[in-house]
Formats: sequence, C-alpha cells, structure tokens
Amino acid sequence: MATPIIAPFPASRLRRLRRSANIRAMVSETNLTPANLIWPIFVTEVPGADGEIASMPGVERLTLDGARRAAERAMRLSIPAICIFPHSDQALRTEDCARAWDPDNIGNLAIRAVKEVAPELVVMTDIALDPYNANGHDGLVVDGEILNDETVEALVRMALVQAECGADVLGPSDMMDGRIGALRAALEREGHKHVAILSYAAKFASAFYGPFRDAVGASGRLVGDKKTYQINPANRGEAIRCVARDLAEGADMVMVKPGMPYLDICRAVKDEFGAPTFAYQVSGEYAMLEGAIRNGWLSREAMLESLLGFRRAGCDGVLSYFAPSVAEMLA
Ligand SMILES: NCc1[nH]cc(CCC(=O)O)c1CC(=O)O
Repeated sequence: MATPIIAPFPASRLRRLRRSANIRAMVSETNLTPANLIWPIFVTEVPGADGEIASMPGVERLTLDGARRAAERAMRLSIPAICIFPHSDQALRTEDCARAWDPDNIGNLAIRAVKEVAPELVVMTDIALDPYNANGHDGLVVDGEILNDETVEALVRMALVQAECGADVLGPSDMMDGRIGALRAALEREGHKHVAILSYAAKFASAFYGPFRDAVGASGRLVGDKKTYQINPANRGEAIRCVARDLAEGADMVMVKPGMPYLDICRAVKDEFGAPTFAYQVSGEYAMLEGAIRNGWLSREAMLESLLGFRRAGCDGVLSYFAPSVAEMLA
C-alpha cells in the first residue's frame, strides 16, 4: 500500500470525509454483498430431529423439504452458494464410516434435492468422515490412531459420490495430509474435472466448533480431541505452509477456519497467495454473537461488522450461519 500523505492539522481534518452517509459511502474501502456469503445448512434424516439447535439459536436442522425451501430462499436473496452438513441416524454410524460414500446418505439426498429446485445454486459439501463415524473423528480410527492414508482413500470414495450427485464445490474439512492431490486426481480420472475444491486448508483445532458438533450429533461421541490433525491455534507459519501445500496439490480455493480469532491468517493468506480466500465464521462465533444479540447486549449491526471484518482482512467470501439474515438486511 502506498504511504498516504497527510497534511498537518488543520489542513488535514479526517472527519471531513465522515460527515454524512453519502460521503462515507464514497470513500468506503470494502463492501459486503450477498455474493460474499456461503450459507451452511444442516439436514437431518432422523424423524423429529429437525428444528432449532439449542446451542445455535435461530439455526435449524432441516428436513429434505426444508433444504429445498432453504435453496429457494438462497436464490431469492442472491446468496450464490449453500454448504450442506448431514445429521445422520446415530444407529447407522460405524467405525468403517461406510455410509459416507452411500449415494443415498442424507447429505447426498440433500445435494440432489437442492439441485432439483435450484439448479443454478452452487452446492458445496463437506468431505470428512465425522457425520458417519461411530467415534466422531474426521478420519478412520484404529487402536486410537487417526489413520491418514486409509482415511484419504475413504474421502476419495466419499467425494466421487458427492460429485456424482451434483455437488459443485467439495470442501475437504478433515485435515489429512495429501487429500487435495488425491481428490483432484480422482475427480480428473472419473470425469468430474469441473468440480471445484475449496480446501479447509488452514483449519485450527478450535474450541469454537462445539455447537456444530451438537448440530451434527457428534458431541457425545467424540473420543479425545482433533489436535493430531487440526492446526495448533498458536501457529501461523504452519497455517501458511498448509495453504501453500493445498494450492500446490490443486485446491481451487482455500479457507481459514475459524474466522474472527484468525483474521491475521486470512490477511496473510490473501497477501501471500492471492488465491480465492474464504473464512468460516464457525458455530461458536455464531452462538456468541447471536446469544448476545438475543439478550439485547449487542445490536444486529455487530453481525454486519463481523462480516465486514472478513472482507477487510482480504476474504473474498465467508461461510456464515448469518447468511440469510444478513442478505435480508442488505436487500
Ligand atoms: N468435519 C468436521 C467439521 N466441518 C465443519 C466443522 C465446524 C463448523 C462450525 O463449527 O460451524 C467441523 C467440526 C470439527 O472439525 O470438529
């Protein structure tokens, strides 16, 4: 950035350009539009499990019909993309995670349902085994170890089925090594060369995922933690290396996750690589803002301000549970 020349006071009065809404609009450096939003939704196959998620007030698990309505709502609000997260039957979660590549699992049914009603809407998916895993981990667990290479093979099977069902963008959120290269090669080989990969490249081992694990029914199951595969929140250099690696393996877009406590990483990633960069304002960030808003401790402006912060930090877009309410506010 060029160093701005500032005349000494009173020649320079920075308040001149803050005097009215229109003059502020003229010099606004960043903006937030619905095009910057990706809306994550939860879809359940369990009768009676639809409805509000206690730790995410205002966010619901949807039925397939609810997912169709959400897709139509996204289109009406000019939100370009939704991201589908499955809530599967607990009784069908196994150690081999075989349902992850079942074409009729709830995530895949939801992809097809959404594409039926909104073929233009970009459908993003999650690639990780946790929604179908008996022990809540993103990878296969044998004798307490999260296996890397075997998990990558399972993720490839899962991804190909999602692509077959019509997914436009795959979101590997598992943090295994080598998965981007393996996914990209398999997609090319199997006739899905146009399917994009938005890698959860800099995904930290965070306490802010708690409400999400409630939403997908993984909270009570998770044995231990995810620190052997997700990044230590103390590490910035490692996050940059992860992004470099995933881009080199063929990721089309990259993500930083969580969002608000990691805006320095967003800025560094955008400056370093210039690739399409997204942040995930995760469930815990949503819960703390929405909780405070519902208690009257914060105004809804806080939600807009938080999202603008991602834009200022260099993000092209944000996955946010606030997406539909923000798009409504912006309309
Ligand atoms: N594959 C797991 C996954 N995919 C997205 C999220 C979190 C999203 C959120 O908190 O909103 C997680 C949770 C985790 O890693 O435990």
